[in-house]
Amino acid sequence: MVQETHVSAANLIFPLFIVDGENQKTEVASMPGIYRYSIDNLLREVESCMKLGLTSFDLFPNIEEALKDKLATESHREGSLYLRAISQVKKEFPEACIITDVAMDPYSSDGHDGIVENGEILNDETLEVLGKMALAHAQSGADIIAPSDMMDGRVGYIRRVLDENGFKHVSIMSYSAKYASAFYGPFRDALNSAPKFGDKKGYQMNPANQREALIEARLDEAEGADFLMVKPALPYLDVIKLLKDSTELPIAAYNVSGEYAMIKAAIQNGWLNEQRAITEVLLSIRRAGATAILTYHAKEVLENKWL
Ligand SMILES: NCC(=O)CCC(=O)O
Ligand SMILES: [Mg+2]
Repeated sequence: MVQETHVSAANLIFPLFIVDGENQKTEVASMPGIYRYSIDNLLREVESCMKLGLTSFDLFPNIEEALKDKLATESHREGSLYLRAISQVKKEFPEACIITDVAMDPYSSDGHDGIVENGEILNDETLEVLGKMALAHAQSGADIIAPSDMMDGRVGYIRRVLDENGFKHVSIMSYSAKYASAFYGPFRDALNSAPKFGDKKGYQMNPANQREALIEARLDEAEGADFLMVKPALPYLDVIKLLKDSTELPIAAYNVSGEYAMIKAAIQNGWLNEQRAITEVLLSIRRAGATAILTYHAKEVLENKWL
């Protein structure tokens, strides 16, 4: 009766990794229990999640090195793995909510989220690529576009491209406060998408900064974002709370790969109680103010009836 916070299936978004081929299901070494699926197996995985009441998915592609280039052209090529995955999932499960990732890094031969020239990221030139990518996702059936690149001005640019092409109903979940974090390591293993040089500090946020998140959030809101995201989640619960208190937009939080790996490693060593640790993590993110949680724990908490 007096419990203030709850987590339910409706709050959860399950990130899923996609790989080319048939009948593929390969575990990510640093993320026990998380797999890369070929499209046929992806459909079966989505089906088993839907049966558990888990209906929102964020898709990420593992792209062969040979298909990567400086302009990430594979990111908007008709017939690409990612676009086929979106349209096949939507065709078989129209009631699923498909969130798509907009950023160049999985397709970039530089492993960066933007176009690189002489070791620098070209912010404004990158927007054009992001616009093409977002449009291709919407045309394939995406419900929510999630730009994770952190280029300045991309929310407004993508909103304009979507509106001009008849996709006014497609929402934008903006990675507003995405920190240059050590906790993305296992995700980059999953996608083989680590930067080939340097780091992402030129466009992602400094972990030391809290107030700057407000600037990022206000810009994204003014540019037309429908959700604001904070990423990672656990080391930034203060930022989730801050944004929650300063906007009426729904707040999403990404409980990232490194947070998942940390918990799983401790559980495998018998150092933490699995059910208690995982539910406490999710509850803390909800308590801080996130309405949506992107988490690799989404399926297991429902399968095991831990919520
Ligand atoms: N756009 C997604 C990421 O950059 C990383 C997520 C994670 O580490 O789980
Ligand atoms: Mg920004």
